[in-house]
Amino acid sequence: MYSTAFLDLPPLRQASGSVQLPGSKSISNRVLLLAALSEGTTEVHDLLASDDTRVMLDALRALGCGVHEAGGGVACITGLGGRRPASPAKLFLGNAGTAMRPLTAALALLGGEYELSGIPRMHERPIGDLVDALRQLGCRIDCLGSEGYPPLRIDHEGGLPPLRLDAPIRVRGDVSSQFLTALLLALPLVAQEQDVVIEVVGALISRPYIHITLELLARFGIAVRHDDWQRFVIPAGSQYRSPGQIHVEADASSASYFIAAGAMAAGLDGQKPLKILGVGLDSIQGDIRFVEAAQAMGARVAGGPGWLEVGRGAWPLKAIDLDCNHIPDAAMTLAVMALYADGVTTLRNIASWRVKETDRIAAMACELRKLGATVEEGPDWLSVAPLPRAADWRAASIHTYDDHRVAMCFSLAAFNPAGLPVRIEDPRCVGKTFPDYFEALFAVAQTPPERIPVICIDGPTASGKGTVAAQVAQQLGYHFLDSGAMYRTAALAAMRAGIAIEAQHEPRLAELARHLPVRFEGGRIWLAGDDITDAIRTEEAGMNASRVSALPAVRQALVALQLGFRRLPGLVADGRDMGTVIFPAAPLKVFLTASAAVRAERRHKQLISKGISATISDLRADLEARDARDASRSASPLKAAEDALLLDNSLLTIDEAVAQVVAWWQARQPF
Ligand SMILES: O=C(O)C1=C[C@@H](OP(=O)(O)O)[C@@H](O)[C@H](O)C1
Ligand SMILES: C=C(OP(=O)(O)O)C(=O)O
Repeated sequence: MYSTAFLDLPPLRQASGSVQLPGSKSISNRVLLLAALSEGTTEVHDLLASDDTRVMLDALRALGCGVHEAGGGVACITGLGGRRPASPAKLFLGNAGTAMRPLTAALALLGGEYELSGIPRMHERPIGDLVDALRQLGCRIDCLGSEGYPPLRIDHEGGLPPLRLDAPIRVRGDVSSQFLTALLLALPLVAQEQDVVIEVVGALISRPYIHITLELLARFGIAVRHDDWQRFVIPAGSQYRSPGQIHVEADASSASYFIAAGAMAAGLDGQKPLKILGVGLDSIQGDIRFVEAAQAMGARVAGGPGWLEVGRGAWPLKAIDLDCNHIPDAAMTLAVMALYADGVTTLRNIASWRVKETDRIAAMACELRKLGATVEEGPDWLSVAPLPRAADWRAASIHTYDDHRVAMCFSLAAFNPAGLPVRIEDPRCVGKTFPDYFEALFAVAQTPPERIPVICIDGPTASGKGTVAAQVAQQLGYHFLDSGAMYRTAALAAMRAGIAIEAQHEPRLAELARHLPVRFEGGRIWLAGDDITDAIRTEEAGMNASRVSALPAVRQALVALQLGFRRLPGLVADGRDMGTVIFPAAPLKVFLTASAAVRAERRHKQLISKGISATISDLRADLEARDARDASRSASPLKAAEDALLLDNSLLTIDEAVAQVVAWWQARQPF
């Protein structure tokens, strides 16, 4: 997951390969609650791990359910099975509608004393229709802030009050279907003696989500009947029965970003279509019907149980005019696809967008306009006119409003024909439903290497370049290459593979170097699964490194390996010849220096902290001698690239040096 302040997406060209999607949020949280209300243990497979499921799991724990996260996407939930939940309890539910609404109903029907709250936006998301329905029944619920909104207090300290179950429970369905879902999931708790009837007042929006609710209730032994989605009957004698094991299918709304990417950029030049795994045409999720919308726009889609394959069909895409009430979440993706269409696309019947993670109609309109599109909006519709020419596209910094879907769907603007990058602010917000969204995108998106930014930080020994480069990489969410460590790592790998570092083994050593599984992560260096940070810093490793680097075929292989670090979304490379030899066309090159006195002092501190004794004056003499040797040697002498910016950090803290490099980088961005 990217937790950077922003994430810059380079212009993308194609999409290919396959992507395995994480579990459905809607299914995960329903299954967790149903398991919590059942007797015995339910083993949930492929559960979504995200902010929304985290708050649900934490709430269930606080309520006294057994929650065992077994790893590998498996959670074992031991339900209450008729026991009263732990009370009093304060539950923090973030911004998860699928936790707040159903838990409100369930706890109101279980008895006890609870406070349910969330992030500030959750306190602006309506829940009044559900609270009204529960109050009708006799439940005591107070809104602690504004009437009709969380935070809520359920006050059944003295036990459940007598409930009025003989009359139908009326609930409005035109603001959110989650109110009806909440009642459907919870009312079987009190349907022992008689049928419980729910009547929907007014139109029911987002109806396919009720289908998911009914499907999952059925798997937990509760067969709800309904008349045309207006009147629902929970039969007397209903009892939650755990299926023992249950599998969560992948999220169909999350699939929409990849279906769109496929429709725009997959299957070109004879390549295979993009494969999407975990959700297929047999899905119980309504958002699978996004496939039909994408097809209407020209996408070629094939699919079966648990998989989809998508490629570009019509290009430009075809504009559509669509009632999107049945796919409220995935429809946001259509608004960005509209940028690539042949006319004005209008999305209708989407009033609920205004009360979700943010006012999504306003947010989409504002951000699409930043890209250059002409957008009109109404109370419950949005229309987007594409950009007439590639030159009309603008590079934009997309504000994401703490809305995962805004972040995810605007990543698709990086496929723009103008070759412009797109900045996504606060990329961490995707954690609500798809924490590794950008990693998944980068795994299937392709672009020519020269479009992937590289920042080179070269400099003499002990100038602090490794530390600065690693932190710049971290701030930008870029990959990091410590090229100096490459030779040491190659030598270590050779030793471990039992290959002597001798000219006669040069081809084998080069082969090994070419496929060296080295990674730089969290300030450590990894060789496959081994942390080799310290192992490559020994005297012996240094000597072996110098022997291995004398072999031309190994050097060549390592150049290829270093070039291979230029991966989406970008790279920060430190060393001695990054800007001069390896990435001569890098868009930012920094030559980082510090006075010999300062460098000697830093090295001294480093050694002392490792328990190695040394004197500053000896270290300084060594450094100066090495500088002179490095600068004067004929083969790639250490020197700044002509277009490098010089940064003397003798008097700077690490943070200041990092801030300077990031400031130079920012100054070169079009945002
Ligand atoms: O029941 C559900 O799982 C959901 C219902 C929909 O909300 P509304 O019914 O409020 O439209 C949807 O937007 C949300 O992401 C999940
Ligand atoms: C509306 C959404 O979330 P929630 O489940 O919080 O309503 C969403 O995921 O787009």
